[in-house]
Amino acid sequence: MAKKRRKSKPTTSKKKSGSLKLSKKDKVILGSLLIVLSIALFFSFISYYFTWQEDQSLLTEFTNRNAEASNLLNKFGAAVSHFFMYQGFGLASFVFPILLAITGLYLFLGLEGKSLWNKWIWGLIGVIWISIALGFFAIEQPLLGGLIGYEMNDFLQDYIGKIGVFLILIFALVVILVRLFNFSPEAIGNYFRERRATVKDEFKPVTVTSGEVELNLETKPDSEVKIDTYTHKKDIPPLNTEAGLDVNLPKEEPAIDLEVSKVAEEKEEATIKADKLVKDFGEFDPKLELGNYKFPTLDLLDPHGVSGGITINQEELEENKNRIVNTLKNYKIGIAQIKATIGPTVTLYEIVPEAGIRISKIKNLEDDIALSLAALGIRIIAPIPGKGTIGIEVPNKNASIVSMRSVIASKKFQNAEMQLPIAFGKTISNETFVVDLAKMPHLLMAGATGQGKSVGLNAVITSLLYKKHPAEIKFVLVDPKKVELTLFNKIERHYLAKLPDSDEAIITDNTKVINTLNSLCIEMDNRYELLKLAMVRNIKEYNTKFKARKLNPNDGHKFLPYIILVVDEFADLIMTAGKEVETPIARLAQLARAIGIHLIIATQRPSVNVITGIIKANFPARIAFRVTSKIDSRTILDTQGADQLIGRGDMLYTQGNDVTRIQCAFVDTPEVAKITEYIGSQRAYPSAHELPEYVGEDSGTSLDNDIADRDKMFRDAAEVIVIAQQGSASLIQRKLKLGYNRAGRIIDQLEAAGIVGPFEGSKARQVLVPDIYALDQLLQNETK
Ligand SMILES: Nc1ncnc2c1ncn2[C@@H]1O[C@H](COP(=O)(O)OP(=O)(O)OP(=O)(O)O)[C@@H](O)[C@H]1O
Repeated sequence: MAKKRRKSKPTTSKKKSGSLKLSKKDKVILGSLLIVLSIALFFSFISYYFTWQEDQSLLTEFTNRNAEASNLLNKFGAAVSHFFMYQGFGLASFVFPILLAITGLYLFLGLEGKSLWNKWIWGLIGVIWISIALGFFAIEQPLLGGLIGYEMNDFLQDYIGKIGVFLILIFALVVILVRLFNFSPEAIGNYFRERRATVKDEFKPVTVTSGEVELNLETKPDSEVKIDTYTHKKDIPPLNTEAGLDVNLPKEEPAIDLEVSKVAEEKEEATIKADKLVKDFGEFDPKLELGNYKFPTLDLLDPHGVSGGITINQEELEENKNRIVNTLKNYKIGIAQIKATIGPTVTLYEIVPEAGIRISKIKNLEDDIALSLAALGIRIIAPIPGKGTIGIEVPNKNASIVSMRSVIASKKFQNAEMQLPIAFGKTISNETFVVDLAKMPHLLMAGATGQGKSVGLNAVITSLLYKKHPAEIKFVLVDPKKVELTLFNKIERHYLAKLPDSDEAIITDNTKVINTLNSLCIEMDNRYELLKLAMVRNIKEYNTKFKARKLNPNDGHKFLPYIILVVDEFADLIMTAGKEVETPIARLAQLARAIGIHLIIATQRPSVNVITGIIKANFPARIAFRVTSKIDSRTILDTQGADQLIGRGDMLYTQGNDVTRIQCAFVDTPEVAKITEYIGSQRAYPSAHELPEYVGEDSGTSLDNDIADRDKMFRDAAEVIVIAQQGSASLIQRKLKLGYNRAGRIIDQLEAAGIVGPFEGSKARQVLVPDIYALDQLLQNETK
């Protein structure tokens, strides 16, 4: 602030000194006029000093052409000089031509007139001081102090006497010296000390003793050596010319040095420029365009009747404890200690078995124990990772809802220093579970229908909406079910990204998904290119550099928001589009983490042909809601357990090894509606964030019609399709007993051959060949 204020001063003085607003040409003309005038004044003043008495009588005859003055500038010189020197300030008047000359030079050379104003003020102060001082000392000489000097002295002396005037003059001189020349007692002291030192040095040789002479002698051979090497160098050229190869080497080195120093210089220049920009305009603020954007408030979320914490049912705890102890006793497993941790939906009983009991024994009895406890959703963790204990999770009779409001309001979420914080819910020990999506870096969510997947997705999106400004994050929403994510339509121009030609930001059509995924791949490649140019490794560093104005927008640099791709029903996609979807998804998943594209994929069909090996390998962070079989649980988590969950948002989260049981935060549709309404009613960007355009190969078909590459069953499949007049992959699968992927490939080949029409979403493809005869004809024609 202080800096700014100091800065603003010169601009105002600039305004004053340059308030004439002259063009460059005018300035040159006016500047020369002032210089000429100052020269004229100077000569007339000098001349006046010698001719003033002769010319005095002529002063009244200014208009008389015949009258001639002795002044070098004739009557003009005599009159002006009389005015300045005699009636004005005496010798001090010489300051005026000097000031005029300086002003003239400033204008002539087009210099910044910052200090000109100061010069005039100090010049005029000087004029008054000199004129009074000269008037004081040479009262008899009217030309020294001028009439003003004389009158001022007279006036002052009437009141304060001669000594008073003298003291005032001395004081004024001190003021002038201190203010104008920054005189200070220390400066004067230093000056004299330096002078004394130099004088001492100068006198040293005279007082030299024998020892000092020796020193002097020592320096002599040194200087001789220097001369020696120099003369030796002169001998080098003939040697170099003999060995021609040697000559090139030293020539190259300085060239490299130069380049390096050039690059370093350029870099330095760029940093200086960036620093200056930051100094002048501050750091780049991506949020500025929507500077007034207000984050959704907590009261938009429902507390869901939870007043705080979990109610402990002592009876239930005792009952469960006894059952566990008795059951284990039946299997001859003694317990040394038992501890309960009450979570929102389940209570964890942590057991320390008696010495000598093998954990594997308990593990083998897992199912029997669960059966004996006769409760749904019992999960046995033997042993609890990192502890030597065994955990038995038993569902609470009255599960309490974990409201989204409580997790958003939690300190852990509010203070989370993460790039993309997500508050999933609460762990079994009732702690809010917050993770960074940027670190995951992609998330797979699976679970049987109705177990809380959609609520989980909403919780993820809501978390991000509560933490991230529209400038920082963009969602690409894919919703083949067409109903789950529609609410987010309202925040299209704030938070959504879409393809340039699409009307709807939320993608419900599977063909468009392929284009969007490929467009995201292009965006990924573009971003990598930008990162390379900026010489940074990830989006965080890139954006930091961009904010510090070290990246020039003219070179294509821009602030990069995180892009989150959310696919609500992945199974639907992969079933219909197969490889076309799997390949870009896998590519994005493999490469997109560094450039800020993160994928969240949800599916209610956790089978191996949906969650394929490639997908699994690239989605280390996975969430399983309740599933119906152990196999499904393994497909999602690589371990069982999800089949023992109780549903309603009870979930298992893994990001590698450990599996954490979490009660997902509950956010209901009306709450999401309120949040989107709140955001949507605020000022937005003109349109949704635009993704790069993707033009499908050969206007959308990337199909290969190479006969040699066709599947062996191609002909059989074509017949099946034509006979049934139904272009569906599942029909081929069933009739020919083929796998899904192979059937999908055959359908693609049939399309390329013109036997079936293009993909039409959930409907079966149109069959373009009416009967077997026509099919024969078509295939024969192909081979010709
Ligand atoms: N975290 C939760 N806390 C409490 N209840 C929940 C939670 N999540 C889901 N539920 C309950 O389960 C119901 C079904 O949830 P949701 O719609 O998310 O299931 P889904 O898995 O998405 O189903 P589908 O796959 O059919 O869309 C919700 O209406 C709600 O009553």
